[in-house]
Formats: sequence, structure tokens, C-alpha cells
Amino acid sequence: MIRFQSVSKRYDTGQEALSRVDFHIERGEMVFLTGHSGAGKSTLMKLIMLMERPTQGQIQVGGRATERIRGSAIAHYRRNIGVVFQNHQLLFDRSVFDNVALPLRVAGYHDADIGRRVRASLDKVGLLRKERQNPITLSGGEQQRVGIARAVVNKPALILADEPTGNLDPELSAEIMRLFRQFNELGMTLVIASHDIDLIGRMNKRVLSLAEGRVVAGANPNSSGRAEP
Ligand SMILES: Nc1ncnc2c1ncn2[C@@H]1O[C@H](COP(=O)(O)OP(=O)(O)OP(=O)(O)O)[C@@H](O)[C@H]1O
Repeated sequence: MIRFQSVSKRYDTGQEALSRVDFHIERGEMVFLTGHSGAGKSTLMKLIMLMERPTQGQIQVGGRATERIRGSAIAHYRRNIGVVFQNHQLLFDRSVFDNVALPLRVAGYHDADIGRRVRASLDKVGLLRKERQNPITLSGGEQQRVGIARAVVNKPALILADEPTGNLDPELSAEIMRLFRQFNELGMTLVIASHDIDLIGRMNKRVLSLAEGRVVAGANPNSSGRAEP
């Protein structure tokens, strides 16, 4: 699903965020991405999203060489990737329903389709009853679940989550992880960047570890990159 081959990224400032990174994530895997602050986790995600381009090396996503994806093809490519952020980036001047509907409206879906898909997605995260509320009236954990419903409403093959539990207490974090596991069981591939070593340890999934822009563990599906219990 995702293959990095000798990928380096140097920003215009001269900072080398990733250095000759090699790894492979198979379709249907759920992988944690970990490493200290500044290790390159967000840069790796931005390269997959085509928000940044590598200075060296090749990136394949879904069997496609991403360097060939340019111009108007980028928006189309991104529709197959759901993104979840720590600060979920909800719009507080619209309802929960409208927030989740946004990617479908951008993609030009018909209203009837939008209604059906948004409700199915809100149902999965347990927020169907709150569709008319403004997200500002929801708790932090509920807001994060709205962000997750929006990320999966398109039924993407791949979900990227950057510190999705950063602001949440341990119980809510575990709940978000249960949701991610359910999506994984439905066949989605997930890459989750997190600092939360305890939480990652309990999930018993592969851990891809970065240190100073290099992969130090868990580069391949069969590598022993699991967190210590
Ligand atoms: N747009 C940018 N321009 C210049 N340098 C950048 C840019 N974005 C990131 N960097 C640098 O690249 C390195 C890796 O940053 P990145 O954000 O990928 O790390 P991270 O592992 O996600 O960190 P954190 O856990 O703190 O979010 C850091 O040294 C950072 O300062």
C-alpha cells in the first residue's frame, strides 16, 4: 500500500527531516509511527499526502509512483486518503452533519448520497443523534470522533492520523483506538503517528520508529517492530 525507497526530505531551510528512509506497509495493515518530537513523523505523512515532495527517493502509494501525480490529479488522489489531526480542524459555524459532509460536497456527490453516507459514518462513531448540533457544543472526545467520521465518510482505502489522541485522556484515547481498530477490521489501512507508548503497547500492532529522520525499527511487515508489552 505504501512503499518508501531511500526517501530523503530536506526543507528549504536546509533541515533534513528524513534521511534515506525505507519502509513498506501492506494493504490492510494498522501501523503506529513513533519517534521523538522532530523525528520526521509529520513530514512522512505530508509526503504521502503530496503536501510536500521528497528531495530524493521514490514513494509508491496504492501501487502508483506519487512523483507522477501532479496538478488536478492530486485532488483525486487525496480522496482515497482520510486524514485525522490532533486538533481535528472542525468548522464551528456549521453543524456536525455539514462538517462530515464537506469532503463529499467537494467531490460533487448528490444530496441523497451525501445524507446516506454521512449518517452511516456518524453511526459508526456513535454520534448519529448529534448530527444537528454545532460541534462547539460537543466534548473533546466527541469532536475528535466527528473528525474521524469526516475522514472515513469517503470510504478511503488509507487513513493517516497525526497524534489523534494528543488532547484526550486515557479512556477517550482508548475509545478512539477501538474505533480505528474497527476500521482496520473493515479492511482500511491505517498509519497512526503517536507519542503514547502505553497506548501503542496495548494495541499489539507494528510500530515504525523514527529517530532523527531515520527508520530505526519496524520497517517491514514481518519485522519485530512491536512495542514492548
Ligand atoms: N516546513 C518546514 N520547514 C522547515 N523545516 C521543517 C518544516 N517542517 C518540519 N521541519 C523540520 O523537520 C524536522 C522534522 O519535523 P516533523 O514535523 O516532521 O517532526 P515530527 O516527528 O512530526 O515532530 P512532532 O512530534 O513534534 O510533531 C524538524 O526538525 C522540523 O523542525
